[in-house]
Amino acid sequence: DRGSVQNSPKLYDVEYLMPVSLGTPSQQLNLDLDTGSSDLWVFSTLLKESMVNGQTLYNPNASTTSDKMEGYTWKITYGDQSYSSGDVYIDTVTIGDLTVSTQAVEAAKVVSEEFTADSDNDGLVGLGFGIINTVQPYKQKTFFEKAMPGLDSPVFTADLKAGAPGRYNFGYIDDDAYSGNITYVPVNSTDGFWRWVSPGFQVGSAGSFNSTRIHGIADTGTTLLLLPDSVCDAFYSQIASAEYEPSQGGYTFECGDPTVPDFYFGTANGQMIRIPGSYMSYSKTDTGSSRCFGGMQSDSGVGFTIWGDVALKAAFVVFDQGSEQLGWAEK
Ligand SMILES: C[C@H](Cc1ccc(C(C)(C)C)cc1)[C@H](NN)c1nnnn1Cc1ccc2c(c1)OCO2
Repeated sequence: DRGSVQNSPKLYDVEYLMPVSLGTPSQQLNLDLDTGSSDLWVFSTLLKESMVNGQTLYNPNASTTSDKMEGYTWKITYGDQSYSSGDVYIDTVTIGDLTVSTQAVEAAKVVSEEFTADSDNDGLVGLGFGIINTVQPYKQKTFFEKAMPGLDSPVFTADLKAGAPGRYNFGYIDDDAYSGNITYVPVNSTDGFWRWVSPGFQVGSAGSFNSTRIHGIADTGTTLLLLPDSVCDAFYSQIASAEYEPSQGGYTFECGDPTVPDFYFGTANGQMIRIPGSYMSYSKTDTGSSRCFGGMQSDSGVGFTIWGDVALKAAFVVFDQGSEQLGWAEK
């Protein structure tokens, strides 16, 4: 079996949403595939109206195939301190023609203001490893873990694009979606993330390669590229107008600055993935401002590096849960 679904970026590529069908008859919601968490949760009719602001709500009572998991609850807090919680139902879930008939669907009863404010986002599909699923008393498998046994191959791929729709594929690798070879690196899933080690980085096509091992996670659910301070300093020191602005919470530079270099990160066997300098102008700091917030920021608040969308959209990425590897290719 296999599946394929289009993902669509929101403004500034802040997140990528995909259509997901839940229940019978099917209810379609737009969800955020997040390889950095492992709960599939949705806005639902269980929420107080004050917490809903345009989102599409999953109504378990309108689904003939939903079964409430009595006594089961979930509660998740994300690294940015946003949170959500609620009850758990078993129901059928389809993503890109791939159906899991008995998926744990976590129906929100409470969401934090950040989720309420994001009216396009109807919830998250966590495709990290199931050991960090938050359902109590017994954690639940992710959509991919439930689908995996029936797939042609135990992989899913992420093809995120800058300012354009891309695709998530399940169960197969589309050889037309990338160029060159896919280079695989080992993943350590102990803490539930797609955690891997980059051998180093290079700033600019003429720069030297810095052999410094960078431990981090591949996270489709994080917008930016969060790297060690030493790497950020090496990058932003090459941009004439760049400075660290505590009031903005990070590095900024003049939006049109022509000196913004490309950034390369190593994967394995000498392969490097090139992130175009244009991806590093994340967004204008304030309306009317000429300064842009950098797409690369420090990981000091997180404790480990996060290869978020700014990095992932420069590559074709294979999440191989069968052999616990990440595959990287240019495109
Ligand atoms: C932030 C997203 C999860 C999310 C996505 C979207 C949203 C909104 C819709 C409301 C916009 C909120 C939350 C990320 N997903 N793996 C995540 N989930 N848990 N940690 N991270 C990454 C991290 C992001 C920012 C940090 C951080 C760690 O530590 C300190 O600052």
